[in-house]
Amino acid sequence: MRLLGTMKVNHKGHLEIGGCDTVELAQRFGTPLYVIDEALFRQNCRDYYRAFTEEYGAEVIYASKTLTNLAVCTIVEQEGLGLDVVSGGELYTAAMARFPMHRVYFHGNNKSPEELRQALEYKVGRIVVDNLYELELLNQIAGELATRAKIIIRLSPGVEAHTHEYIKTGQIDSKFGLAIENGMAMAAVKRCLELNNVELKGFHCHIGSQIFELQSYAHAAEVMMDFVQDVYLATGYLTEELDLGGGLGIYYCQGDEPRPVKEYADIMMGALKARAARYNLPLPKIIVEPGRSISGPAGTTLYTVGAIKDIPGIRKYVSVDGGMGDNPRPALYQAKYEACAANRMTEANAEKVSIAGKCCESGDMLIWDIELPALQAGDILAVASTGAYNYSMSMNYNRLPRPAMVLVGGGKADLIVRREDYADLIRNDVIPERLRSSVVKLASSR
Ligand SMILES: Cc1ncc(COP(=O)(O)O)c(C=O)c1O
Ligand SMILES: N[C@@H](CCCC[NH3+])C(=O)O
Repeated sequence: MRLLGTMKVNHKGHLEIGGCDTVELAQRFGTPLYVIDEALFRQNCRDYYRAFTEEYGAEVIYASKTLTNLAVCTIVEQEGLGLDVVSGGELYTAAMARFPMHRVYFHGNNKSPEELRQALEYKVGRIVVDNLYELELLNQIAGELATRAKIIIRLSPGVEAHTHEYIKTGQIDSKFGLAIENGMAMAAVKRCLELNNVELKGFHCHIGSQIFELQSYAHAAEVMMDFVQDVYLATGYLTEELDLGGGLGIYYCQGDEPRPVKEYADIMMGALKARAARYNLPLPKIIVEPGRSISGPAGTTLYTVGAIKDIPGIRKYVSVDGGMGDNPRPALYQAKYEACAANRMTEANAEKVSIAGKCCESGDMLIWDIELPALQAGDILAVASTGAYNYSMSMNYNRLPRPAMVLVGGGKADLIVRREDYADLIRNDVIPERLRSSVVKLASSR
């Protein structure tokens, strides 16, 4: 497994993150356990801030869908980034963390009237309008609240990114945004300019996630600047802001070659500047929305090994105490991960095994065919690069409680998300009175 951020092997031969022995973390906090490397998370924020904000005056907003909670919002705020939220729940989390609302962008392809009202009442910086229905609804709600919503419109630029089908978003045939190609985007701009309670600030696009091909970004940037020019010629409206989404790929396993943030910034900004110069237009303020490339590499999940089943000549299954409940990505996208035996870091690999989760699903496999030292029940397995889209996509399937999360740095570990317990699992369950009495009746009639 590639050691990321502050990971190292300590004198006991254990994996250490943020100066904390992961075997001790597992004993102290239990497993499964999400471990967040604070220094790496902050470093990733700073790389973006330097490459985009300091270098080009662009705004960086962290995509909170990848990983959010009160502590994470606090760190993002301290690092000077804004926040991308896609639901009332993510917005509420930001508000409870006292995140400055003017730095919040509210996305989503089906925001409810209540969510739009909530966003306007919180006075979020921008609402990213996804479709014509939302535009009319927002105009109406803003009118009722006697305010004017500052919006950017989400466009689909028709750029195909090389990534998994389920995480592509920029193509015409997508549930997100209004296509430039078929005229829907231009129609929306014209409608916006007629409405009294929305103020159009600019446009947004996002081509997909886990992307390594930086030319896709340059291409999307050019398509967006072409649209800025078309809008200017057709309506006289001069775009103030362009939000070009997130999506930079990270290292999960061999073959993944993440590109430096600076290179991404330079290529994208170069393409934007060239197009602006060609059209003799001022460059709009640029916004980017990285998520995975900030939170992903900063997270590691610790598991305890349990049952081991060797099917001679076929496969050795090593089961751990978590799985698709805390990391649904392998089951959903055939995502690949690397792992190591956190308590046997100096031992050589001895066998090829497959890591199984504990859910009642044959597809609940975390890693197929990985070389590891000979594992035994009680060993601690660490799976790397689980910071993004793991906790945020976790679930209680089979009534497994969600794991705890700790923030590690400088030899200290702090709990930032408490482990769910069984009481949490039935907290929302209700037995209607009617059932209570029928239980009694059935019992007494036997
Ligand atoms: C609109 C939007 N912005 C930002 C992101 C964050 O992308 P990533 O986590 O790949 O950087 C996503 C997710 O793909 C998204 O849909
Ligand atoms: N959840 C996806 C990414 C979704 C992108 C959100 N627009 C993943 O884990 O890769």
